[in-house]
Amino acid sequence: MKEKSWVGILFSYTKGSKIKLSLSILLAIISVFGGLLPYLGVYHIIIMFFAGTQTGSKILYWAGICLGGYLIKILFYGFSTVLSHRSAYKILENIRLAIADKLMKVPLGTVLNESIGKMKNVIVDRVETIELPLAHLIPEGLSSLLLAVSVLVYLIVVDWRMAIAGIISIPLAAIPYGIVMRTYNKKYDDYMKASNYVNGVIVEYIEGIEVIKAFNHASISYEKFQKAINDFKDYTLDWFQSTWKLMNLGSAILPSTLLGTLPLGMYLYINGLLTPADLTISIILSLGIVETLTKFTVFVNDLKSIEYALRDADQFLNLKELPSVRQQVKLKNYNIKLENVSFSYLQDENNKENVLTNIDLEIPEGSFTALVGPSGGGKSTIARLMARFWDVGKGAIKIGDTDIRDIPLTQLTDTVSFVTQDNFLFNSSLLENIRLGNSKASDEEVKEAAKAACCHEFIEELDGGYNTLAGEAGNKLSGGEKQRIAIARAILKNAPIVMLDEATAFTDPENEDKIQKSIAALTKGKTLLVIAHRLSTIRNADNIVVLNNGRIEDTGSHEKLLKDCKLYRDMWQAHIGSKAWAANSDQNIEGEVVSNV
Ligand SMILES: Nc1ncnc2c1ncn2[C@@H]1O[C@H](COP(=O)(O)OP(=O)(O)OP(=O)(O)O)[C@@H](O)[C@H]1O
Repeated sequence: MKEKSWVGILFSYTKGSKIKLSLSILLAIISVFGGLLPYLGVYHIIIMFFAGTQTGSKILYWAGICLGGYLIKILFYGFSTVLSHRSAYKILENIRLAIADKLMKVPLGTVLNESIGKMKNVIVDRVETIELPLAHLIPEGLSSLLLAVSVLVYLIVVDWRMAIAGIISIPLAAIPYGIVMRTYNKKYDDYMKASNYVNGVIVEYIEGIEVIKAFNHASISYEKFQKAINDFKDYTLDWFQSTWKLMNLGSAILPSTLLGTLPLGMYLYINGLLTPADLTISIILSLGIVETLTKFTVFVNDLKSIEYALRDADQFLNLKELPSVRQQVKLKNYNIKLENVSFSYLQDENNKENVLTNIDLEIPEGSFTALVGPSGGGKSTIARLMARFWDVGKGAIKIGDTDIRDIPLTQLTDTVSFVTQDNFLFNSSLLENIRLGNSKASDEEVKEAAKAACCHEFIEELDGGYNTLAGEAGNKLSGGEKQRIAIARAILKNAPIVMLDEATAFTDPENEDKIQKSIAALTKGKTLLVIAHRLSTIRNADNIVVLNNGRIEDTGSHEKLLKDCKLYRDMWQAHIGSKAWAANSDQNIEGEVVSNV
């Protein structure tokens, strides 16, 4: 497929800023023409002096033109800059929103496979690098280029020979610049890779700091961190050292326009081929060309950084979306059916290992189904497929006889609540964190949900109560309390289907009791699927599904499975054993038996 040009990518995100952007360009052009007026004024004043026709009023008139032109240049340039900054920020906003929107539409696996460092680097830092160069490129870059061309045309009109002499330094300067530019793309590419790598290492270092400290790996991790930063510094310095001589040579040659215009101008003047007025204005104009062109060379680097930022952003913007329909569907009921479902996380046709194979399962509306089985058997994968974090590889998942691929993603999200073990809290108040379940809920409704999820008491005990920021509260909340907040969110959402990845970590009896109460409040009258890690919590399930190696080994009630399914029986024995062990430990410690098997 033909690669999209970066200018094309840029313009596809100008929605809402097209008028401002066009106006900014128009104002920049007017500013350029304003900038030409002083040259015209000076030209006429010189001619008048040489011809001896100067009068006070004529001089004042042309001086007024010079001043007016200069004011136009400054004012219109200012307006153009304001508009170009606004347009640039709007473009940034559009790109960031488009990436965020895209991340919601691609399979979760695609997002999880990207490093957080890279995503943060692209969405925050790389996109930000577009703003300043873009905002300045429009008025400054455009006007520099236009002014140089206009002055050249003007100079050709005055004397074409002087025009050639005036730009002779450009091809000469192009030689050293050209040598640098030959390797520029490759160097810039390597520079960006090194920059992305450093970003990734920094984010990894900060994210993993808890593990680094816990395992006393501070020095090893710090060395990796330090090495990445040093390598990046060395690379940047090497690149600078390999180019600065040629770049400086180019920068020295480019403005040396007098080397051409002065001897030629003198020669033409002495031979009567150029008037003194034309000689003077030609020299002024030729200095004007190189000055503006020198300004433009600064933008070459800026253009490159815009190009790379857009290409990076475009990688995310081109991620393949989960196909989705828009039209809401009327679901007959909330029965869930998995029909011959197979799935692999690997998309490579030649390297596909099924995580789920030929799964047939029915979960009637209002029933309580539990998924149990050895670790890695595919329990969480089934739940993720039902929430459509990924699409099934083969077969279909249906809700109320409708394939979930034919239900709009937003409707599916409203229909299914998925409470995972990873209870992410946003750094807003706890009130707002719970309100995520239903943005329209009143404060009272949020508190009711919190009460039902057994969170109300501990939230009230926090200094800021419900207004405590989750970031501040985060350190004070236990894992079980965080899970109850997530359950409160789901209670507020009130979706007819609830999937719950039961927490393994928070097994102290008091917490377990509260979590069970909150789950009971969440799941009343709902179609419930629990990924169970502790069999005691699901022995009353209507149907228990034993998953092993991605296949259904058996299904049925607790009693039936104890009788018919060896794997389940073994798991139950192991579970009772561990409970007895825990009870004995408690007995040893506290002198009483705690048994809630
Ligand atoms: N994002 C992923 N990419 C690739 N493979 C994955 C991914 N998530 C899970 N797997 C693999 O899929 C298989 C099933 O994982 P899954 O999490 O569904 O099992 P599980 O029964 O829920 O396990 P556990 O009880 O330990 O949570 C495992 O072999 C796991 O390594």
